[in-house]
Amino acid sequence: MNTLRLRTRLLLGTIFFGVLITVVSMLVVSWAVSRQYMEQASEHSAKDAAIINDNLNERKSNQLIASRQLASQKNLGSTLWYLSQYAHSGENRETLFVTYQQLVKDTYKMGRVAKLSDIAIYDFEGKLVSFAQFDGHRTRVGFVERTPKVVFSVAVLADGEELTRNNMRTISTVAGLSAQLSDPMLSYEKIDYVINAGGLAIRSQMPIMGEVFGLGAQAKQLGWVVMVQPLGQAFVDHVSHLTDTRVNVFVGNMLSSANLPAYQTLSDGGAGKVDEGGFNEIVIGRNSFYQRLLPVMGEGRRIATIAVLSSQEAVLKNTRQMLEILGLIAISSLVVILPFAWYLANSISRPLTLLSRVFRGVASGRGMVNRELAELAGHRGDEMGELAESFFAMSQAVKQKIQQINEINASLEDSVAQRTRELQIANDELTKLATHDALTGLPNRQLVNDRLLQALSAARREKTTMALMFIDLDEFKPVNDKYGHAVGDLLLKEAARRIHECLRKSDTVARIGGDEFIVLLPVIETELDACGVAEKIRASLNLPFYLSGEQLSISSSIGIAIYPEHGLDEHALCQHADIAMYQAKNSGRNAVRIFREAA
Ligand SMILES: Nc1nc2c(ncn2[C@@H]2O[C@H](COP(=O)(O)OP(=O)(O)OP(=O)(O)O)[C@@H](O)[C@H]2O)c(=O)[nH]1
Repeated sequence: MNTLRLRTRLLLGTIFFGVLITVVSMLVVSWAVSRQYMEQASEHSAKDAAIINDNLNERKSNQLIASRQLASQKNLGSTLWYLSQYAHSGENRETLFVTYQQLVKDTYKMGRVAKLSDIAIYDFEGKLVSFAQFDGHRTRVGFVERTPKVVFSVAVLADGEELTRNNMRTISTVAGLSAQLSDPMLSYEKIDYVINAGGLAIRSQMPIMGEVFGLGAQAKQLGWVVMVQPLGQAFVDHVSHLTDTRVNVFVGNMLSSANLPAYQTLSDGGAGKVDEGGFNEIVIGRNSFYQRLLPVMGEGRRIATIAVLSSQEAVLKNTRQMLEILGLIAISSLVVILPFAWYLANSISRPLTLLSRVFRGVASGRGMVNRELAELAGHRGDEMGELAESFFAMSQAVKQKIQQINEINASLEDSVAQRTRELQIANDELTKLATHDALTGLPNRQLVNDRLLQALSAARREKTTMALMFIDLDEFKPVNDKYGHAVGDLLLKEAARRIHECLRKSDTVARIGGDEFIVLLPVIETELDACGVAEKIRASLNLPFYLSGEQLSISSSIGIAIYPEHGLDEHALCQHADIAMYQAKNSGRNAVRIFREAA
């Protein structure tokens, strides 16, 4: 069973839908905003990629220019020719050293200008002649001493330090440099991305052409200039600054230089992400980024990847702000909507509660019409008002009907009571008629029989003695004949009264027909008591009657039967009392006889 009140449900429903709409709109807005920002970020990162590509192309182009400048430098070809001719002879050591010194100076100067890591000069056979390696503020420079066993003369120079015999020493190998070019027969310039010392770099190889003294004016390839420009941390910092992003360079799947080393701490070390390519979102640590990957091709294959990361912080901040604004709008809306919802819920539930109270009142019979209900019906013009009005009208009609029914009920009850009373009287009369004699008003035979039975059962139970008398008036017929039937009636009535007066209240006298009476004495001590009563009756009836101006005299014959002596049941008692009465008649009338068994 739903136990929530209608008002609570309306309020909860409003709050639920308010919150639902807010949450859905926040989700939709944040999705739309992040999508829009992602598109913008994709466009930005495409531009960033273009800036990085431009920077790389510019670096390549500058390196080529620098290579050409060095390769075409005056005397470089002659120097190389000279060195090739005399280096092995061991002659003119001092002149050779000065020549090398000059070559190294030129190389050193160019290398510093072009921000290279390595510059090497090779002769026309592809053999290393001199080199410069730049590492921060220190520079390692040197040349090959062409003794039968190849050794290098090397100096490590601080900024601005001159190359002299004193600061040089000889070593057998130089790290990061190959003493022999792999393809010395090529005669054209070449520039490409390479992996150098574990990092990405641009490597250029430029032929050195020159006219050699004594060989005529024909130009000849005399050697090579090989330059290596590292695309390391300096490059990463530079393009990061240019694009205002975090640029990271992967060689294969390993981070070689980065503006966000945390990149490498991804579970796949960034490798999986690097392989995906294109543009996507990535989470590093607790920060989210947009990522664009640029493949770097070298010698026809992908040798490195440049990853450009732009932070989503601004996007997230803007989205958060947007959501905060939306949240504020939602809360304000709820603040406005809630009182309205409260009002709406009340305007629906209050009349319903009122109606329900009135209905309950009607059902329990406490009252019919409520003052508030009448007010509601009068003041509200909406459906609730109509409902209240209809109920008001209905309750009025019901009230009238109930009044009518109550009145009808009351009158019905009156008539029923009246009829019941009349019926009772009629019943009483009927009963009396059925059990009494119409002329004298004495009990009739039927009633005296009943009393006889009751008296017998009481006598049996109590073991007492009772008497039954049969009384017959003597010579009554002549009275009728002489004075008329009406006088006879009067005499019968007077005789009945006199017999009745001779008895106690507990005794019964009944007229059983004509001039015959029965007297029942339910409790006597001895038969003498009965004889006494009989004598009293006989004497009373002997007294003269004054009827209709006439004086009449009459007598009676009385027979007595005693229980239990003369009979144990009503039949025996009646029969024996009758016999005794006839004995009295037969003895000459006006006598009392108690039943005696015939001898
Ligand atoms: N007036 C009047 N007479 C009645 C009534 N009922 C019976 N009688 C008469 O009462 C008389 C009874 O007569 P009986 O008892 O036979 O004779 P009796 O004259 O009394 O003679 P014994 O009884 O032998 O002394 C009859 O004449 C009946 O007609 C009655 O209600 N009113």
